[in-house]
Amino acid sequence: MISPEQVLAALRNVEDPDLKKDLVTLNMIKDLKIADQQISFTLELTTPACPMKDMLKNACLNAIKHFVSRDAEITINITARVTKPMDTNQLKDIRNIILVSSGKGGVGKSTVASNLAVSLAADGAKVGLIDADIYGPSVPTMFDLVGAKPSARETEEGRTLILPIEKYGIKLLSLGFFADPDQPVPWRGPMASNAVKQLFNDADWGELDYLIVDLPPGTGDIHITITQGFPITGAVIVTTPQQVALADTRKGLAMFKMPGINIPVLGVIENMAYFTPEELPDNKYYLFGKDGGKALASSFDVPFLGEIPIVQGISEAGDKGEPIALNTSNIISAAFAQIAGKVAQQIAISNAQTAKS
Ligand SMILES: Nc1ncnc2c1ncn2[C@@H]1O[C@H](COP(=O)(O)OP(=O)(O)OP(=O)(O)O)[C@@H](O)[C@H]1O
Repeated sequence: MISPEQVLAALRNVEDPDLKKDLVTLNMIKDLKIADQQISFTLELTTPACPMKDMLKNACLNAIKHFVSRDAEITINITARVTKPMDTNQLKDIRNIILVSSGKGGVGKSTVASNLAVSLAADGAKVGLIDADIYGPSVPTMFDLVGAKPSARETEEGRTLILPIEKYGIKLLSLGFFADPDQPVPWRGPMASNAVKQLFNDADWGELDYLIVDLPPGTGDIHITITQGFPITGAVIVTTPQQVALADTRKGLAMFKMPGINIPVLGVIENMAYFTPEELPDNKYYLFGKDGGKALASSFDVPFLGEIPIVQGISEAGDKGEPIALNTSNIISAAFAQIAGKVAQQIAISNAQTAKS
């Protein structure tokens, strides 16, 4: 007769390589049931986008076969419960707020933010996206929602809440939904800061695993408003390989590390890293130099999350209002999915570290 203690003892040999503890200690094994040689349990991961899902499942199977019984019939259900960096009453139903930031404009920050949102949602996470780019909100275009206006609802306490617009399984709010698209710089100074705060505080987000925030480029008032005003899990930095972009990215990255701000940098993504013709994906032309983003990440001792090439389909998909990651048969979509997995992984690591400190 196999006992639960035997199975748990076997699973104590399986370590989560990121969190550096075994799965039993991490409380990831749930609903263990045993009937003769049949063993079933749920493996509760820290994110549905976990890149190590299969590896951990196989390690569990092997550990039970090795330490308990070769003949056991093992069923493992995989679920996820996304962790939070801290328990606060502020925005308590939003588990993680992730800032997507860039030193310079036009490097593809909104493209990356939108495709990350799509990839995380495709893995089964509950995702929201705030477009806080006061200079040129692009989420309405990228999600084919130009001219859309969110509705509102009244709470029992008499508060009015904005209802995010849901598209492709993502809850969306953009400053662009509240401005005239033909106005050149619709939001300025305190008005912009107040509008951005409202997108967080006065919206009916419901429960979210990840709220991704597309920031304006550079370091300005909006950055201060958001970093000081809300419990932020971490920031993802987008750069391109050109020296001018990398120089500005350094400043952007340094801002998050400043003592008064001190937001974990989850990593650097290099967009437009190389040119590749869609019909010849193995041909890579590093037009603006190679590995600049990687070198930048290593000089700040933050993770490098991956590179995205310049591909015509990315901008075409964005302009059409259907982020390229929606088309899962595409290799670019696979690249975004891989980066999204790494972002989710870094969030879990960062949250585990915050919980410890
Ligand atoms: N990897 C890529 N390959 C091809 N085109 C891209 C790629 N990344 C972004 N683009 C295109 O480059 C343009 C700028 O991208 P995007 O709007 O995402 O940049 P941004 O950094 O958010 O800009 P802004 O500073 O205006 O907010 C868009 O037309 C987008 O479709």
